[in-house]
Amino acid sequence: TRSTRPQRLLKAVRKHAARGDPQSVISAIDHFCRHSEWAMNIGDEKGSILDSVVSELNPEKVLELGTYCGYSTVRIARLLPPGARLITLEFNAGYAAIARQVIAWAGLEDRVQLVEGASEDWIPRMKEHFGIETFDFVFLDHWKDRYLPDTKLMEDCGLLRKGTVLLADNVICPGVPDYLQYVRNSLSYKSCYFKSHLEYTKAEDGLEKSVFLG
Ligand SMILES: O=C(NC/C=C/[C@H]1O[C@@H](n2ccc(=O)cc2)[C@H](O)[C@@H]1O)c1cc([N+](=O)[O-])cc(O)c1O
Ligand SMILES: [Mg+2]
Repeated sequence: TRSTRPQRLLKAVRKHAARGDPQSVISAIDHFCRHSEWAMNIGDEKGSILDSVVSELNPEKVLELGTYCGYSTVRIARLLPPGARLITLEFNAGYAAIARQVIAWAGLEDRVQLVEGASEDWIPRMKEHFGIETFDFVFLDHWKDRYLPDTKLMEDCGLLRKGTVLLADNVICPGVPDYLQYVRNSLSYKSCYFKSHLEYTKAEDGLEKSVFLG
């Protein structure tokens, strides 16, 4: 049977990227998505904004919602100090299997914990299962109708602290209107928009950075 797009993406990583070299993994995926097959990775343009937010914050505890093939997982983990930890939640077993191999090819498996399952099931278990008190940084890039409920769930579970940064992908395309309205109007967040483009296209998209005020 025909391979899947994530399987073909992994094949391109193995062919063109050097083991243990995260930047070459990132470049190989971007090249594959520009010249072979579009895929819903954050991409190089929005990825540079993600890099700058992570570098400025220097987070110890990171949560990523939506691993997909592990592109943004690699982008974030490559910038973390060795003691830091990134937990990434992936619902689709096929995607998770590919992502594990992409993360391993980049040599970042020591800083990354990929957990298979639904965010709504795992967010309430972060404290007792992973010994996490609060997260310093959360990257939202999963199902767009889950951004808002999962943000409220993280608040309710006490996983956000004064200064925790949420960064949300796709706030224009495909769009997350309910989430945007919430973080931009809630007195518990200071929010700002980073205008960019939908990965590998000329369409507008952007990232919303929201700091939890406690
Ligand atoms: O739809 C988009 N993303 C949905 C991503 C969903 C990912 O999150 C996982 N998940 C993990 C945990 C869960 O609880 C639920 C899902 C899913 O298994 C999938 O791997 C999207 C679409 C476009 N687009 O141009 O159409 C562009 C983008 O950048 C996008 O991110
Ligand atoms: Mg996205």
